Amino acid sequence: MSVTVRVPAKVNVQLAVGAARPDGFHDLANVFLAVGLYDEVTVTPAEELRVTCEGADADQVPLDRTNLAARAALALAERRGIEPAVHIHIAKDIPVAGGMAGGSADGAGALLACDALWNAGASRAELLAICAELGSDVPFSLVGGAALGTGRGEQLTALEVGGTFHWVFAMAGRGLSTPAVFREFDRLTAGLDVPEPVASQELLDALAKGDADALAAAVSNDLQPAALSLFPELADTLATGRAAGALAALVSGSGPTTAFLARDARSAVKVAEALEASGTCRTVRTTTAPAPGATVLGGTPA
Ligand SMILES: C[C@@](CO)(OP(=O)(O)O)[C@H](O)COP(=O)(O)OP(=O)(O)OC[C@H]1O[C@@H](n2ccc(N)nc2=O)[C@H](O)[C@@H]1O
Ligand SMILES: Nc1ncnc2c1ncn2[C@@H]1O[C@H](COP(=O)(O)OP(=O)(O)O)[C@@H](O)[C@H]1O
Repeated sequence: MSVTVRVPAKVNVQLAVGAARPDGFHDLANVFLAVGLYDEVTVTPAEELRVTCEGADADQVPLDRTNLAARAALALAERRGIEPAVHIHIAKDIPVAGGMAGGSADGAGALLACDALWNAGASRAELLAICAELGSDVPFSLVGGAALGTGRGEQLTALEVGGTFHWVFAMAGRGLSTPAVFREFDRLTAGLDVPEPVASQELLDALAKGDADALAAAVSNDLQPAALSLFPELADTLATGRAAGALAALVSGSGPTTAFLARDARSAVKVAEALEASGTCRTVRTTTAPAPGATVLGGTPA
């Protein structure tokens, strides 16, 4: 018997970042939107814990116990006092170290899949608590849709989304480390008064109405200057998408993936073609949002 779970990537339509806390994390007002790029995580009983990965970025994914999917399986097994004897296979379509929460998606996916495989019967609240221990972004990968994340991003409030948004994503030739981008944020804001992070009401209203123009006017990412400081070439990618008619162009989370909001599917294709022709990025994907959270696709019998 095996169980497969499909989990979406995310873009942060607002990422307001406060000053560094004593524990090194930053308080956030993090408006997550799940987008239609997915990893699939399959778990199958095995002699011992083992992780494999396929996909264009597979060589950048750790296959030891630091993999977030392995950590999720270990966390659930420990709570239930059972052996984590499982083969976790990740079919990876979300870029690695791209600011789209691919590792978090695999953590949430493995957790949900192991819960089903082992008949562990974890409640939604227990699953969310384990997700929050694994990483700030992991709870959102479980729930999907759109949500406001406060605290370090792990305390979620679901948000209403009143329509479909068209997005184009440009993947960069290399990754960016999330801690390094937060450190650069600290360096760039040293000596400045960093305000408390607050969600923008205009942005929440735009999401609720499904209004792409209003959403484009309201998107913001406080980590973007830090990501651009570490990866200046991203400015060319952003300019290319804007010139091709994107309503908004921003760095996704800590980057370096860049995200472009388009008015409709036709405009998204035009933006994607311009990005592909520009040579300013590695690959380009078009998709829509919101996408559902981690979903069990089904299993195969023993
Ligand atoms: C920036 C965001 C935006 O959604 O995502 P990515 O762009 O990386 O996908 C997240 O805050 C990333 O969340 P996640 O990748 O789960 O981070 P974690 O494993 O919890 O933390 C990794 C490191 O990032 C920094 N960190 C993370 C979250 C936070 N609120 N403050 C921080 O300072 C800390 O240096 C921490 O040690
Ligand atoms: N299942 C996983 N998939 C991808 N990366 C993982 C995974 N588990 C751990 N990692 C580590 O997490 C780092 C961040 O990866 P990822 O979650 O893809 O990016 P981001 O935090 O920018 O959204 C990677 O460089 C890798 O070392």
